[in-house]
Amino acid sequence: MTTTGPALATRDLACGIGRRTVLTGIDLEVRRGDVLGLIGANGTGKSTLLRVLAGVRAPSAGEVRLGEEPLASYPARDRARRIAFVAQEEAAPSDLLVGELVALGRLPHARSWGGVDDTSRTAVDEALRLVGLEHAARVPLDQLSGGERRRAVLARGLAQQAPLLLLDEPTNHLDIRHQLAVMRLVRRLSREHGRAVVLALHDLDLAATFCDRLAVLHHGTLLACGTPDDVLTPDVLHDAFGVLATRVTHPLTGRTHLLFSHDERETHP
Ligand SMILES: Nc1ncnc2c1ncn2[C@@H]1O[C@H](COP(=O)(O)OP(=O)(O)OP(=O)(O)O)[C@@H](O)[C@H]1O
Repeated sequence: MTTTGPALATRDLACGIGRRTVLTGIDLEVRRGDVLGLIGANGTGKSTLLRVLAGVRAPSAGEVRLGEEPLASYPARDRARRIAFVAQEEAAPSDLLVGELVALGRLPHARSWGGVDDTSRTAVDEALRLVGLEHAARVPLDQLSGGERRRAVLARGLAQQAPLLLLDEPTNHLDIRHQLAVMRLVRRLSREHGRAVVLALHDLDLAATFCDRLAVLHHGTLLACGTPDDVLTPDVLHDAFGVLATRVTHPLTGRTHLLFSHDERETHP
């Protein structure tokens, strides 16, 4: 991956599932040290886009480039060293221990199918520490709460130590303290470790606070892309979500926050 060009870029990307076109005309790029948030209503294609960016689903048109090369040209193992993808819901055997799950993130780095080396052990311990599960390495996954499980899956992605992180709703199931902790962690990974991060979020306040740029998806197309201030306007939010938004300034921090009310002209509940 080059240090100057985008870490990841798409050009006129489209994706169809069955006979349905789910994404069209997506042009995006994310650079090292950048956090790009994907926002949009349910079913607008955020998860599908992340899956295409991760190489899990093939585009039906256009291209994803990882660094200088087309994503499709990377062998799977090479891609897994460069991209850590944490999906929205991940199934794992319930008797798997948390530490074992997180160690799966080291597979792309393994030289053989033998034991775990010191580098991997350190990466697993560090990832567990970063999500606050350092004491849970030997706990079976089925003994975790939904939020703890989510953090364990995130730790698996962090243990991969890939320069590009793709996270599908990483704050889902988390209490507010852990939501903020995960978002701070994401920002620290981008700022201090130069990771490029693309993540889907439903919480627009978190998106505004922690993302450098936001891409708004609407019916599978890019409705807007830019800084949170540029993108989170009442017009865009109305078009994207069918709600009325008011921007207010936090009395202590001076940051802009959003208040929402339902647009009575919308017909659905
Ligand atoms: N495997 C699939 N088979 C058929 N349709 C699918 C499949 N996966 C996604 N879709 C459809 O593609 C569209 C986009 O789905 P996607 O999950 O990408 O949206 P999303 O923006 O992530 O939604 P949400 O906010 O609800 O998670 C939806 O209409 C969905 O029904």
